[in-house]
Amino acid sequence: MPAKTGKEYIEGLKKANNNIYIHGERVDDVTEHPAFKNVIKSMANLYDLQYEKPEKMLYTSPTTGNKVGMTFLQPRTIEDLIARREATQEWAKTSGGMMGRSPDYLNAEVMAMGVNNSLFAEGDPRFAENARNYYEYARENDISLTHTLIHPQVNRAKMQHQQKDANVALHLVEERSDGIIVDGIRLLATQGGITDEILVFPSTVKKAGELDDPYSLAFAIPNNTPGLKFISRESFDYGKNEWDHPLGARFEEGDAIVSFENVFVPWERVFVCGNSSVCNRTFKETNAVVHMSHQVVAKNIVKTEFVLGVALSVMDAIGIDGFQHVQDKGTEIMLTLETMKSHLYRAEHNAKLDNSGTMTPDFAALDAARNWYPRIYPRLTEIIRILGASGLMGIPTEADFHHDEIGPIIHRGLQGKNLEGYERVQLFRLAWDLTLSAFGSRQTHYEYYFFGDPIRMGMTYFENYDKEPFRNYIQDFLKKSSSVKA
Ligand SMILES: Cc1cc2nc3c(=O)[nH]c(=O)nc-3n(C[C@H](O)[C@H](O)[C@H](O)COP(=O)(O)OP(=O)(O)OC[C@H]3O[C@@H](n4cnc5c(N)ncnc54)[C@H](O)[C@@H]3O)c2cc1C
Repeated sequence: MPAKTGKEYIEGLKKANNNIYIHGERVDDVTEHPAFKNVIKSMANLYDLQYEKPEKMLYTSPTTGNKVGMTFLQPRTIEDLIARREATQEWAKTSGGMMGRSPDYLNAEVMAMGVNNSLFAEGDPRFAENARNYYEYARENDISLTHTLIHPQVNRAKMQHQQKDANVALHLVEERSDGIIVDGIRLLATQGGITDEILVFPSTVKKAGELDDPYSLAFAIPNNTPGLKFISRESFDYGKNEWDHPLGARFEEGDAIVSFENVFVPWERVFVCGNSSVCNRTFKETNAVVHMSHQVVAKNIVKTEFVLGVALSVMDAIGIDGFQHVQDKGTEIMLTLETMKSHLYRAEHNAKLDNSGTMTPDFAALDAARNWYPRIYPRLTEIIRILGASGLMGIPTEADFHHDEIGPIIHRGLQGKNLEGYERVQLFRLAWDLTLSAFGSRQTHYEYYFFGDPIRMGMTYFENYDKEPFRNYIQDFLKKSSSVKA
């Protein structure tokens, strides 16, 4: 099957009738439900874009000859890497990078694990084959994916097997001749239920020991598998129009708790079964972390461009762009953008072929970027808040502007340097939705925790960094200093 259209994506969701719960109810038709229908439309637009820009968004499948999604491409050259990244950025531009789980993120994971599958054979030779087949299946059917990595937040001071109720977290119940039975809870599936399938994988950051083998699983199943439930948090799409909520009314992806009640997973969909050692090495040894980071850095460049555009527009709107500290804050965003672009350039231009013949970006550059962006993104949104000040609260709705009595008052009263009130408030509502609304606050939280807990990621980064050359440099420098004794 060639790449999906938006219509096919929506029809697929209708037919699947995934088990989704929100606001105390089971969702009948997710594509019509107010909490999901707008983001589903935005996802559909992404799929349609594949056909609006086929030269950028599609390529010829090596197995079927069909036109499939570029974001599934196994890159073999630097040009391939760049082409795949440009497709990511094309998608990201449609939302200003606000759709963190556009399909390209997990397409990169599935591709990397599919082509670098030998690690999975340590558990069972079939598992390596499964990973390869799953990549082809996902690519040829343009499967949309959600994923879940994290055990429930019960007691983080203990391992899973030490928890007071050790069966809360997703665990292996039984191995059968045809597959496995799993049961328990996983967190936190962004776009849970509004995609075709779910990937269950281990966390990169939270390593497990052998006693946690029953929790060490990796598999992929359709989201309508019996026993699978998505329990979504309350929606931040309040059903307002796009003028009032320019981001929340379009790109609210939702986050869901995933419940598995004695769910059957056929063997052909299992990649890791009760093996903490393989789980701990999965992202690194398959290079999935590298290809996913490449997608993330590319997406975050677009996101930073969007933030910069909003900041500059706010400055212009209220005539603050001449003030020194305001310019300096603009510079902070510009430096972030340029630094991210440099990381990306280095990652792509220092890329090398791995053992599977996949052109693999330079991870040192991407690792620095993925550790740094979660720390800097909260500052970027803080800058918008500082610049916008009361303007981020003086934001009547579009309906207020159309009111006979108050419309003319606010149109005049809320004018900007060169903007009428209506235009200025539209801009400031965007700045508010980017930073302060429930949607905007979640974006900041999302970026902070994107790849895991930044504190523990930072500790790992420090541990793995090759520090010796720098210590030696200083030792040599000190040795060469002249002594007063001499
Ligand atoms: C908006 C949003 C969307 C998300 N979407 C997804 C998704 O689609 N799929 C998915 O799988 N996950 C998703 N996540 C989960 C994300 O991967 C985790 O939030 C992240 O890995 C951190 O884990 P945690 O939330 O369990 O935090 P915890 O590990 O519970 O940490 C909580 C706090 O305790 C501290 N802490 C805990 N343990 C230790 C320790 N051992 N040493 C030192 N400090 C510690 C942490 O530093 C942190 O401050 C999402 C999270 C958010 C916020």
